[in-house]
Amino acid sequence: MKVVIAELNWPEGIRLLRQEAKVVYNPDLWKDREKLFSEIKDADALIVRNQTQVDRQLLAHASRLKVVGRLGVGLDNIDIGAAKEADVSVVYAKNANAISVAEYVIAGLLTVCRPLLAATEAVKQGQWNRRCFTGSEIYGRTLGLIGVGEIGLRIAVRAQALGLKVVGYDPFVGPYDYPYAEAGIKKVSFEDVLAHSDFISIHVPLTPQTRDMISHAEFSKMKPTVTMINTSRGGVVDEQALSTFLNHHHQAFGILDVLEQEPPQQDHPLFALDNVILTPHVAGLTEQSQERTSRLVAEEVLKELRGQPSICSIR
Ligand SMILES: NC(=O)c1ccc[n+]([C@@H]2O[C@H](COP(=O)([O-])OP(=O)(O)OC[C@H]3O[C@@H](n4cnc5c(N)ncnc54)[C@H](O)[C@@H]3O)[C@@H](O)[C@H]2O)c1
Ligand SMILES: O=C(O)[C@H](O)CS(=O)(=O)O
Repeated sequence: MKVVIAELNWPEGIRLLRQEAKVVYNPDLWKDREKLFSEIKDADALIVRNQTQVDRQLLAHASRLKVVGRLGVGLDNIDIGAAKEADVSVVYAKNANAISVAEYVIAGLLTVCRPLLAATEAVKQGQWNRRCFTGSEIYGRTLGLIGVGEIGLRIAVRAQALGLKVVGYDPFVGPYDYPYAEAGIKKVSFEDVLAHSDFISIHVPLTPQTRDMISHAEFSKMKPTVTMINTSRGGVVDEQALSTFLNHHHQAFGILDVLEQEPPQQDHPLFALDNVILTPHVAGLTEQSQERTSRLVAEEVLKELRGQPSICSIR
């Protein structure tokens, strides 16, 4: 059996795969489509992260392929319909990085309310300005979740421990499903999340329905002091509309882990703003989540290759 890994992976999964298959691991392979096509022509499995476009063209070059392993959760780089037609199953790392994203979101909220690093810089520069660094509590304020799946649920549990009220909008989760009934998230409308939240955190997949879900009209309904966190996908938030909103509302804040174009151009309008935090798509990236992801995807890909049922397979 041959397994091709075309993007960054952690050692544990590679070790497991090597026990049963010939493994080609090249974390930069996704950058060279022709080389990738040549490598997968006799592959039984292909393992990718979020850069490799698994589309009809790619699948046409992989006649032996049985399974695509996705080292993460978002499936927007994989044409699931084309994979089904080609009889290729897709396994992904369901829930493997949800805790890491949840911790990132909590860290983001606390960073905006208590800017410790900026205060440290000021102290090192000889300032001792206690008034300038008077923070605000997150206790008692409202966190609105858009998308209440694996990540949203884990954020809610942590946020409530810190005294936040949590409201959520997700039309695909019923009012008696776990997130609302037992995790204490109040189910509200999309409009209510926008209008009443002090913090808004977005956790939907990128689909034709969620593209530009947050644009000028949605920003106009938010509080002028809102902090909006996007760790989902760049295309879900209209970045031009966000830049305009942040430019006009200096007490609002944007925390963005994902952008439409990654990496962005240096002249991106968000770069000129002070009320923004930008990170390079690392919300889900911790040593723990990646070891978990690497192991889970390797185990599930091997199950698919052996003809055993996988716990996180789409076919
Ligand atoms: N930045 C990162 O490192 C990172 C890490 C993990 C996941 N992600 C992104 O976050 C997304 C969510 O991850 P997850 O593990 O919570 O996935 P999930 O599938 O468990 O949850 C997604 C939720 O979004 C809901 N949803 C779908 N369409 C919606 C819509 N139009 N309106 C409201 N809700 C909608 C679904 O019902 C589901 O409950 C992923 O698809 C991925 O793109 C990013
Ligand atoms: O979708 C995810 O799981 C994340 O965005 C992280 S990664 O897998 O795309 O790197």
